[in-house]
Amino acid sequence: MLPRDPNSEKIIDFVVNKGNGIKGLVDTGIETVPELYTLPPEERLEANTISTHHSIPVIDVSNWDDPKVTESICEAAGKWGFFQIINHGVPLEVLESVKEGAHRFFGLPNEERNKYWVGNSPSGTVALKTSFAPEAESVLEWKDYLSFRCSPEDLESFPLWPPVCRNEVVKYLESAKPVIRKLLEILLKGLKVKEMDEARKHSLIATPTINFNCYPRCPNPDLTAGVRPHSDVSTITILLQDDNGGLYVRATDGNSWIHVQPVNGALVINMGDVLQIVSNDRYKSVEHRAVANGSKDRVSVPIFVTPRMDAVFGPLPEVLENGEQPLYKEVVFSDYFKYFFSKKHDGKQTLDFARI
Ligand SMILES: O=C(O)CCC(=O)C(=O)O
Ligand SMILES: [Fe+2]
Repeated sequence: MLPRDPNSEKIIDFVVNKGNGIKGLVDTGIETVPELYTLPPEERLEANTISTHHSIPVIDVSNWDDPKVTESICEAAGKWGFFQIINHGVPLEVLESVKEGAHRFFGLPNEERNKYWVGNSPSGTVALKTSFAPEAESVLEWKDYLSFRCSPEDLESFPLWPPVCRNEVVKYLESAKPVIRKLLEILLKGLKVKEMDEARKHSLIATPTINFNCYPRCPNPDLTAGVRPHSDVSTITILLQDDNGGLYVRATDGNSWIHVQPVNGALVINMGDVLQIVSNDRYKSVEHRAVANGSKDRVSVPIFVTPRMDAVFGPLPEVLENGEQPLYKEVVFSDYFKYFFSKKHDGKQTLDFARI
């Protein structure tokens, strides 16, 4: 643990060690941002770095197989690393219910939420945590999250998941699965990967994890990080955000940030590090960050689609067929994942773990 002043130590004890989370701290009625959550000025999101003339594409996928649709998806994946999809087939009521489920969970009394705190939780497949890597961060992120591991064998522990939201999670997972498969299929086709057997394809998306992110109302969001700039370690991430906004994506100029405007019924899709690696940089896993809201709790529900922990991945042989040099070595996903969580969010630096 990093050395901290006595007040920060007290907050760490309440928020992290006692498992009340930042939500528990906000519910005590704090009216200023504690030092433990105050970013140094150079890490804050400055208004003059927010791009006003770019937005990430919104793609209507009502006809997935239309070549214009598949082209737009692959182009956005290579240029922005992010896009939104509408008319994707996940019913609006499923999206609304899962967000309501997240609000219901975080609206529970502290002692009820605490039953799922990492270490207390009745199952290893569900865990409530705070910030990102509190032991490695001198300033914490203004966020708690409840994480559900959702591979088929994990669903056996469904009876141990929080009753206020477990049905909603499973329903959302089931409705999102065809979207995940379709996206991967299109993205692999865009790499001109022929003849990839189902088992290899499936291995890239074998383990979905659904998170309920909660960014409680913050007295001064400009001083804090909801989530610091980072890229995801997933193959792809499917993110449902609410209508508060607050998600920013690094623009292609590398300096400014693009706000991802909430679109009713849309899902935000982003490429993760695994896809950047297997595509040998054709697709970009782009940095993004999130900011809390000054008046309301913000929730978002990402599905991180990842390989299995024991899977080995590297640039696909099909991508290197024409003599292209691999930019990354092969790594075991569990090693990559452990490295990601061993440090604070630090932009795209996790990729260096695999870079040649
Ligand atoms: O809450 C958001 O909009 C983004 C969250 C995110 O980037 C993450 O959980 O990895
Ligand atoms: Fe992320």
